[in-house]
Amino acid sequence: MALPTIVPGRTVPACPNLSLSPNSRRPRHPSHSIHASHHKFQDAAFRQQIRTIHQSRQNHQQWPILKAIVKELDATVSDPDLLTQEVEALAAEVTQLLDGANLYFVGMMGSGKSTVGKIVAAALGYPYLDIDAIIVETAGCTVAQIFADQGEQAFRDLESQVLQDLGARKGVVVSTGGGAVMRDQNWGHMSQGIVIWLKGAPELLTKRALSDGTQSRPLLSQSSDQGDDAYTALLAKVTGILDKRQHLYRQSDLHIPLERSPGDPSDCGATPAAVAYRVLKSLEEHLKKGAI
Ligand SMILES: Nc1ncnc2c1ncn2[C@@H]1O[C@H](COP(=O)(O)OP(=O)(O)OP(=O)(O)O)[C@@H](O)[C@H]1O
Ligand SMILES: O=C(O)C1=C[C@@H](O)[C@@H](O)[C@H](O)C1
Repeated sequence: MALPTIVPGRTVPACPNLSLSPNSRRPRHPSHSIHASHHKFQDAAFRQQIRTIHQSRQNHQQWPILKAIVKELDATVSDPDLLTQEVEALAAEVTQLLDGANLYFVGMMGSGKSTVGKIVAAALGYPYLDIDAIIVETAGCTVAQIFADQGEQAFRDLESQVLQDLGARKGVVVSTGGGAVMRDQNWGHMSQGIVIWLKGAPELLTKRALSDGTQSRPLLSQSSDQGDDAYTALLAKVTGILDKRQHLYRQSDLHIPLERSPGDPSDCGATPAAVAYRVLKSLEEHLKKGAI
């Protein structure tokens, strides 16, 4: 069977859920070390919404998603040190004030949107949703593959569609992709809830990206330098991207610093629990001001 065309002149590569074959199999995303919760599959309306991804696409032909599966990650935090008593106590109060508003985490790659988002979700008792993970599940291939095969704009279209669809949910914590702030239409959805910027210095973000490896982050992965040069090259990239986006991240409702000791170049950042606490504290203040 001929593979469907997505972008004129290009064919769908090895993305199983983008294939027309009814036998396509969806690979597991390697980073999914926590279990999916299954009640999401019963949410027919939401599932239907996700199925409509791409139907409004204007510039591309249909992107036939046969298995549009939403990944709602189990927000169980396995490390007891992450969900401290202080975090839980504060969260109990914030839950009342939130009254079902959605929380959207934004920030650069490596700022901890997933790590901190899961802790905050678990503390609040909210479902946790990760836009990148939803896209990976839906497309059946990695973000890096989508960038390589379809191009960044196709990825951005998916990202916008997923954000739009998530807007129908209430009382969820969403970690967005690092570039979600670049489209006005995404802000239209996110600003219905509370947007939280995890704000880290380029040096801190670069250290994390180096330690994670950059293969899964296509905007950072082209560097072939090694050792000190790898750090310098990556720092330049991270700084360049942050410079372009800073004014957008700044539009967020809350700005949460990630540093443990600001100004110290060897700073490895505050712990995830400490950042989660800062988020909740800042949320409490924001909500008590009657900001929502
Ligand atoms: N507060 C923290 N202290 C130390 N390490 C952290 C902290 N938060 C996150 N990390 C680590 O930094 C890396 C990036 O974190 P995470 O994947 O949560 O970031 P992200 O913002 O979701 O990134 P991306 O947008 O690229 O998916 C991971 O290795 C994670 O374990
Ligand atoms: O900062 C970005 O533009 C991106 C961040 C990741 O979360 C992914 O959404 C993708 O790699 C793009």
